[in-house]
Amino acid sequence: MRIAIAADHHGLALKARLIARLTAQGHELDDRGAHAGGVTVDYPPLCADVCGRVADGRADRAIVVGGSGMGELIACNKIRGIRAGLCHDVFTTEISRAHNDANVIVIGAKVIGPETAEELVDLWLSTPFKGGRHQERLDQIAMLERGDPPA
Ligand SMILES: O=P(O)(O)OC[C@H]1O[C@@H](O)[C@H](O)[C@@H]1O
Repeated sequence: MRIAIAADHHGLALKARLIARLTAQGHELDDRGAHAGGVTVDYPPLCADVCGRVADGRADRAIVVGGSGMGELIACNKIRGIRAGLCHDVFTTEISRAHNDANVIVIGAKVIGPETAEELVDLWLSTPFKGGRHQERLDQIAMLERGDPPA
């Protein structure tokens, strides 16, 4: 897969680790920053960058690493066409793909350790969307995005 990846100052080490692992697995990683350690960076532009790449087809999926991941989750889900999941355990990671067809995974590097993050990213990348009734709900979410709320 073509995967865009970004992290703020809390996620640089985990980002580097995920890039090495996923590249070794054969994925094509596009590191969108941040690139410099030791400075505080704002996460909304990083989220806009990687999510924009997913939304316009330059990337298949995106990974965003923050501290809690909460701000990143909010920012990513402001972008049309993005379904970002905050994934810190097996259950929510599987559901984010199977039910929500999440195209962005957000991870808080201060919430889970690197080994758990690696396992969850592997799970997230390999879990298919179930479709069916879940697709109908995604269609309704798309209506919300268009300012046309479902009845
Ligand atoms: O390090 P500071 O600037 O305090 O907080 C940034 C973090 O706040 C959270 O929403 C995000 O996960 C981000 O990583």
